[in-house]
Amino acid sequence: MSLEIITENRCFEGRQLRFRHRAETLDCDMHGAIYLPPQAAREPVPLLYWLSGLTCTDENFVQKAGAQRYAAEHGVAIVAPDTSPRGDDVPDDPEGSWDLGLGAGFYLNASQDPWQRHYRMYDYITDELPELLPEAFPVDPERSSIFGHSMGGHGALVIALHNPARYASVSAFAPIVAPTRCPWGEKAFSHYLGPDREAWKAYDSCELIAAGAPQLPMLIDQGEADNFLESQLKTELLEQACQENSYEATIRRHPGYDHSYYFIASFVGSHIGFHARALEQAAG
Ligand SMILES: N[C@@H](CCC(=O)N[C@@H](CS)C(=O)NCC(=O)O)C(=O)O
Repeated sequence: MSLEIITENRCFEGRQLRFRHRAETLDCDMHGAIYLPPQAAREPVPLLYWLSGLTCTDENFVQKAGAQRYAAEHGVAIVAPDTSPRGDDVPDDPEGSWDLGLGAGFYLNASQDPWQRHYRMYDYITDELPELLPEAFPVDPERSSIFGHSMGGHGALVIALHNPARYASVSAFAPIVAPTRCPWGEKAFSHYLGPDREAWKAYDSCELIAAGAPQLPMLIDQGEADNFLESQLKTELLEQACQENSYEATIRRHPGYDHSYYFIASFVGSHIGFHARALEQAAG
């Protein structure tokens, strides 16, 4: 199955599209969403990847963040992939929890059974989509940036830190900054990557910064009324890693904001402006 557009809605003079395709890296059919700003009708535009959090599909961000207005203003496309492989033959957590399996791919390549056949979200985001999307849409793969929320914030940071030449900038809302040191990450990594904690470090932003990851423009927003801040997100560990390794990042804490899309909608314009400026400078 080649890429097929299944819905289209006009939005801020651009096009909000939902598509499906056969994902070779994940060995399953996948849905995704892409917003094309009005500028894309004339020429290829820069591409911003959005990675969503636990329990999300490609639809949460598109419907709740209000990002299209800012993408149209700055002339950037935004692609929102799903958060895990999908389908009847894709394994899920046998206990049915929402933080492992379907909707919880953690943007890594699993090395353990039964996960390793389908759970290859790292390759899907870094290899398959960058090849597929410019074939199907007027987007310029040479001008890309990446952002995300919670588990998707972790994914965006890890992917950008591993590939600093491929993304002009990275930003995150309430990211899981140290998955090797929080219950969500420890549970997922022990299933997907096995018991060897050394192997986990490749998917931990704080570890990558401590290991000397090259600098790229980085913006983090964190709500102080976020229920997950102390137990799972641990923003202070990223602040510490950046300080200890002289890594420049703008990390903003916002009193009163929680973990929800109300928080994301409040600052998404600022993130898209940040990426648009970095993409312009990188092109420039
Ligand atoms: N289902 C979880 C919450 C999971 C959650 O907050 N997911 C975030 C990402 S980590 C999200 O974006 N949820 C979807 C939404 O708000 O539309 C719970 O019951 O506490």
